[in-house]
Amino acid sequence: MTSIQFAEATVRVPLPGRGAREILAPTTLTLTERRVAVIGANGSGKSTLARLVNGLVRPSSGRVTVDGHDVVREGAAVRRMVGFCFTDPAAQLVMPTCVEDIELSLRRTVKGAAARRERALSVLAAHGLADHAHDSVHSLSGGQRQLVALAGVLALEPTIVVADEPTTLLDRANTRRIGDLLFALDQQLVLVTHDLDLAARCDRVLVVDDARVVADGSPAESIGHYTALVDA
Ligand SMILES: Nc1ncnc2c1ncn2[C@@H]1O[C@H](COP(=O)(O)OP(=O)(O)OP(=O)(O)O)[C@@H](O)[C@H]1O
Repeated sequence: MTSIQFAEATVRVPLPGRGAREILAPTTLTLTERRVAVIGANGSGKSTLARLVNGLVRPSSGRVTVDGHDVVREGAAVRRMVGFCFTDPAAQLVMPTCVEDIELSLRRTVKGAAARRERALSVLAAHGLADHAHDSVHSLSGGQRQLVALAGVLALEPTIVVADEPTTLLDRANTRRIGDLLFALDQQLVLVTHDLDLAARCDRVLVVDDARVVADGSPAESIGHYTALVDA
């Protein structure tokens, strides 16, 4: 697996007229496990941590590297390696139809409109979405929309998939469907989730609380820590 390294990575955001607020305290981590979950309360800093992995958020101090590549200085190389799946597929799906959305994902990797169309259709078919290729993404169910968004990410064959609460908006059946897809991937997975069943299927679980990683261990240890925090 690829090594994702945080070296004293800190994120601060300006507070107008009041200095800055630390939304991620200095964090040092080496993530080499196939599946890493990040759990914690709303607003604790999970997305901030996840977004550092592909440079969507930049460290204010310290460094984050993926396979030795600095997420700031070598952002393009890192984004080729790290696919990012958002909670709300609307953040990613912007084209009139599903097939055009996949084509948009492929714009840099597949040259020529005909080749791109062919590849996009085969990506949709591989995810059971062939019948929806020419539908508007708005006509799909929430689960299907998330599947199209994830298909667009996977079409680029990333080495790592970072998924930020990919099932939060989904019902139980679609949560299972998207969860099963994520856990069937060969890729390394960093999964931000409120679903403790999904977290329990990972190799390592980080608990984020009040802008810092407060527990880091096996699912049993970390989920125990988190539930104790919530119950305290
Ligand atoms: N660009 C920003 N400017 C100001 N504050 C921010 C910014 N990004 C995040 N924050 C704040 O930092 C804190 C952590 O946000 P983050 O999105 O990382 O939390 P989270 O644990 O992912 O929450 P949730 O479970 O609700 O998605 C929140 O209080 C959020 O409002």
